[in-house]
Amino acid sequence: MAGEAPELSAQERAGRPFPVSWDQFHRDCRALTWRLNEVGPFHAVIAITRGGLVPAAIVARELGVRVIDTVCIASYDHDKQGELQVLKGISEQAMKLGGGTGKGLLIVDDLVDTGKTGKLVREMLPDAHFATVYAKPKGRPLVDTFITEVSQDTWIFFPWDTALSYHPPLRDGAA
Ligand SMILES: O=P(O)(O)OC[C@H]1O[C@H](OP(=O)(O)OP(=O)(O)O)[C@H](O)[C@@H]1O
Ligand code: HPA
Ligand SMILES: [Mg+2]
Repeated sequence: MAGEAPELSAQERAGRPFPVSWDQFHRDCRALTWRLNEVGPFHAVIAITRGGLVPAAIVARELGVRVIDTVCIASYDHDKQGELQVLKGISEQAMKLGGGTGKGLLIVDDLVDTGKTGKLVREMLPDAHFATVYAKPKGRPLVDTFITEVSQDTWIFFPWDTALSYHPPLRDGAA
């Protein structure tokens, strides 16, 4: 689109890897909950799947919220973003709890990157509170509460997408 910064290539994005362990992710979700505790109470948590499912479970447990709904959106094929597809919308029951506009609902996702996914969900629930664990600068204005900001050219590797593997010693040319 005219005037917009060009999309970063997969190579450029992978240039700054930010691996997150399960321990770190759990700690960051708990830190997020501390902040959200000041904002709530919330009637329900809306997880943006799939990445939002893990933080939503941890946050809902800490906040004592037992109603959890999903909005299922797909856009990335690994690190390339395509058209956003809404595979499942918000349930009628959750919509009712949020008075039709999302008031008192908490949307949770693992991160905002370009902000396209977050923008789409915000349009569905304009009065909901939107929380993510991580935020990149382009998506940050869309989020109400987050924990860690990383640069736009960082690629976050989540523990559910990665596995431990051998890393060669530095003297053998490892970065
Ligand atoms: O701010 P954006 O540029 O829109 O990107 C952020 C979204 O991308 C990832 O989801 P993805 O579409 O990869 O699906 P997944 O959660 O099933 O992995 C991530 O979990 C966010 O939902
Ligand atoms: O940095 C990222 N990591 C994992 N998934 C993502 N989806 C958009 N950006 C990212
Ligand atoms: Mg996602």
